[in-house]
Amino acid sequence: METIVAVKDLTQKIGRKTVLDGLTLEVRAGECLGIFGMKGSGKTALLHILAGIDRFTSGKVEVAGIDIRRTEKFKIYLGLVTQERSLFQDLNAAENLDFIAALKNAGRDNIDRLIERLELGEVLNQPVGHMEAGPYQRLALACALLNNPRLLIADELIGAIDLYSRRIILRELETFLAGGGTCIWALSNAEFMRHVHRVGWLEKGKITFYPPAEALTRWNARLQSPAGQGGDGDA
Ligand SMILES: Nc1ncnc2c1ncn2[C@@H]1O[C@H](COP(=O)(O)OP(=O)(O)OP(=O)(O)O)[C@@H](O)[C@H]1O
Repeated sequence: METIVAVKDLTQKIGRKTVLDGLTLEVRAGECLGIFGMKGSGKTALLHILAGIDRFTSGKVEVAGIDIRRTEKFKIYLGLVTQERSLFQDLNAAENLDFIAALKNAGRDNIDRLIERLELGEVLNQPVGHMEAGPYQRLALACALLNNPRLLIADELIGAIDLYSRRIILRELETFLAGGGTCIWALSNAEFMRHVHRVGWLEKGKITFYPPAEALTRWNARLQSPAGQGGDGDA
């Protein structure tokens, strides 16, 4: 399978702190990589670099074979779901879809397909600022997929949302991956590790890869150790 993301020796310093310390990773077409780590471990920092939002201190990052420091053209292959609510809060759901579709050069058929698949028909007239978390996340994913991206970057895709929305989002993610899409998903809830193919565990600036079952076992063992923290699966 084609390599969609290739990161080599990536270092990110913010102020005096080394947030990412020489990360190397590859993600292939059809793969979903979960990025797991405690609060402040650098999940968002990594995702923002991959999405071309933040610059980085050193290293090399390629997305779809494009060196992201050379050109912004890789962004046409991206879909992004951010951790914070970053759709247009004063527009309703339909207006967000229409406007973002225009920016992404996506056609009406794509909008209609995503409304149907993410079951957004009943919330189209709702102002985004007043939407429940579940429908909001479904809308955010629909907007991210409007351009048929090759790489979906998602920060906390299904945390703290209703189970119905969670199921719809996971179903859509499965379809996306089965069609050759690639996903990098930042998780702070270990419970969601079972939905990814591989876990990249960020800690002290380094990344270690585990099969999901092993990452979960390690996390549970840590919770049970005297120095363990949390207790509900959240890092
Ligand atoms: N603008 C900034 N100025 C200073 N430090 C920052 C800034 N942005 C991020 N950091 C620091 O970088 C580190 C990584 O933050 P990041 O948000 O990537 O972590 P995270 O794993 O996504 O955390 P969370 O689970 O809380 O979202 C943290 O120690 C944070 O304090």
